[in-house]
Parts: sequence; structure tokens; C-alpha cells
Amino acid sequence: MSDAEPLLAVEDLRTVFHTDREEIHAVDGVSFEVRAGETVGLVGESGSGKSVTARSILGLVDSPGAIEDGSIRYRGEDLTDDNWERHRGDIAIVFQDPGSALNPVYTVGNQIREALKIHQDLRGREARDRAVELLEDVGIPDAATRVGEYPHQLSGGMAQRAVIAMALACDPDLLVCDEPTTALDVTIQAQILDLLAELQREEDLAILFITHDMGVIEDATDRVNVIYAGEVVERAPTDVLFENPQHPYTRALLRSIPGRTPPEETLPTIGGEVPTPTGPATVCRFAPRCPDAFGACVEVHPDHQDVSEGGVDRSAACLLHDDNYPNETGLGDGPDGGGPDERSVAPAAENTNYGAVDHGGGAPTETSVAGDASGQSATGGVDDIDDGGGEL
Ligand SMILES: Nc1ncnc2c1ncn2[C@@H]1O[C@H](COP(=O)(O)OP(=O)(O)OP(=O)(O)O)[C@@H](O)[C@H]1O
Ligand code: NI
Repeated sequence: MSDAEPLLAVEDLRTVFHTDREEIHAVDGVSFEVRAGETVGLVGESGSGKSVTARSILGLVDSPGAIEDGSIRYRGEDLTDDNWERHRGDIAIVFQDPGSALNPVYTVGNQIREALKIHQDLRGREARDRAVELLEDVGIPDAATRVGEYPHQLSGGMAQRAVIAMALACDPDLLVCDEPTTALDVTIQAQILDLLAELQREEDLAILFITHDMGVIEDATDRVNVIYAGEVVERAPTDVLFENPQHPYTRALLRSIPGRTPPEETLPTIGGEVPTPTGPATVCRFAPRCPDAFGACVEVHPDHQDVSEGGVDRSAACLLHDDNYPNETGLGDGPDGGGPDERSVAPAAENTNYGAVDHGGGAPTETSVAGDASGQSATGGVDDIDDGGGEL
């Protein structure tokens, strides 16, 4: 890691929604960095706070939400001090659904030219030529014709390419991609991932890659932050995270990737769902679903612990790594360790069933039931059957 100022430094970011009924701490103390030219992943299940983090970075959080604490520094300058306008074109975002990013009543070319006018002061012939060039850069064939087409004339994959071209029209240094391939079918997904990798190399773009799909994280990112219920629970270079995950949540996410579980075995998913954080974090929010939770996990909030090995910078927010809280369960047994078994005892947790689904034709099996012997857990146990895609 160089001493140079990172391109983007998010520190202790807290974004809260004040609804009539409750306060939702959607992003609750998130910190991470993106350096120039690298791809950093933000991965977690639905509802974990990924999109709110992305919108916070872009200054796009709408009422009843607001950034209440923390900083978002772009090249050292805190965007939360109302500096978004000044850096509007420096950070661009690509959303999941290209349909919502493109205006149906204007041609693709018109929309790119508009971005070129705003961000690069290009007009007329120059803007038109540049728009065609951008469409060529993102791999749209016959760009000179396509530039005059309307969004509905493009397939999903082509529309997402056009959205990326629009993002590039701002000449950004950082591209935030919020599930950019989730709405696309698998072959097209791979093509868009290839395109992003190529753009990153050629344009020296930094990318913040947001997804729920660990397979995409493995393919596309250099470093990764695992987010759960508004908090980053583990951060590491992608290869070491996959080799040796240190947080039980990360281990569970990894086990859910098809292909990492032998075909004759059941594909586990994580029983239960991400809780909505309606108050400040006082305990481990993952404890109710954690196969390794022990008493202290539902009493204290885990801070990030340094779990570096061999000079690799990484950390995990888990009491299993905190020497102040010795426990009898011990750490897992290697990369696949910490799995559900008899050691998993979570006395105070309400929902500790560990779901498993079958992806080979047999009946769904429960791989473990820990803690909650009363059977009152509502959402634990056998999950919906999901036999592919690596989705959670
Ligand atoms: N406008 C809003 N008003 C109230 N709560 C919101 C609003 N937007 C998001 N939230 C809440 O913030 C939390 C985080 O949502 P977010 O959309 O960031 O999740 P996500 O990780 O992007 O999930 P997904 O994978 O489904 O996109 C959720 O509990 C969600 O209900
Ligand atoms: Ni989202």
C-alpha cells in the first residue's frame, strides 16, 4: 500500500432514514478506501446497505435519509461539506437497471451529448463525434447508426453499454457500479465485466463494484469489503479473502457460491435475513444467524480486529478474533471452517438455524440447528430453494 492519498476515502459513514415509525441506520459506520486505478468490491445480501452507501458517495441520498456522520473524501476533499457539485463529473455511477438510467424520449446520442456538454463543454460536431467514439469504446457495433437510436431499440446488454458510455462522458476517475450486471443474463454479464476490466486498464479508472454475488467479486475485484446490516464486517484483498475468510458471515457467503460446494452435497444458504438496523449497533448484528456466536456476541459490539498475515492488510469485526473475549467455540477449521456443527452455540440468539438447500435433486436438509431449541425462529432453517446464480 502506498502512502499516497487514496482517490476515495470513506470514513465512519452514517446514513440514516427517519421514517414515521423508526430510524433506519442503513449505513452505520462504514469505512473503506479506493485507490486510483483499482477495483474495490462491496458485497453483502439484499438490504445490507450497499446502494445507500453508493448514493451517499454520489450525494444522492434523498429525504427522509441523510448523511449524519463521517466523511467521504475525494482526493482529500470532504464531499459531505457540500463539495459534490464541484466533483460531479469525477465520480460517475452505473445502476443495475439501464432502463431507468436512460431517458426513453431522447436518443442515446442526445443523452451522451448532454453529458459531454455539461461535463466537458463539448458541443456540435465535436460532441457528436465524441459520442460515437464513446459508443465504440464500450463495444457497441455500428456506433454511428446506434447513436441516433432510442433506448428501447437497444437490448439490455447494449443499453448497459450505453449507460457506461454516458458515465464515461463525464471523464470520471471513479466509477461506482451498483449491481451493473444483475439485470442481465449470464453471457451478457460476463461481457460487461470484461468491458469494465478493459476500461479500467485503458482509462485508468478506479471502480467501486457493488454486488451481492461473490462469484462476481472474485472475477472483478482487487480488494473487497463485506457489508452486513450497515456495517463492514470484513475487509481484505480478494484472493486472500477467498482463500481464508475470517468472519463467519464471509464464510457463509462463500459457501453459498455454486461450484465451491461439491455437487453431491447440499448448497447452503444463510438462514434468516439481514436485520434492519433500527438503532445504534450495540451487539454483533450477525450473531442471531452466526454458527459460531457465543455469549459475548450478543452483549458487545465487535470492533475491527487486525487479522493480517504475512504483511497483508486485512481486518474482521468479530469477537472470535478479539483476545478480550475468549470463547470456548474456537475458530473454524481452515478456509471452510467455522461451519455449522455441534460447537455452534448461541445462547441468547433468537434465530440461529442454519439453512441449507438442495441443488442436486434430493430433499432439503438442515445442516445445523444451534441455540434456539424452542423452535421459535421465524425465518431460519431451510431456505427458499435457490439452485443457481450464486444469489443470496
Ligand atoms: N428511502 C428509504 N427509506 C427508508 N429506508 C430505506 C430507504 N432506502 C433504503 N432504505 C433501507 O436501508 C437499508 C439498506 O438498503 P440498501 O438499498 O442500501 O440495501 P442493498 O444492500 O443495496 O440491497 P439490494 O441488494 O437489495 O440492492 C434497508 O434496510 C432499506 O430498507
Ligand atoms: Ni442495492
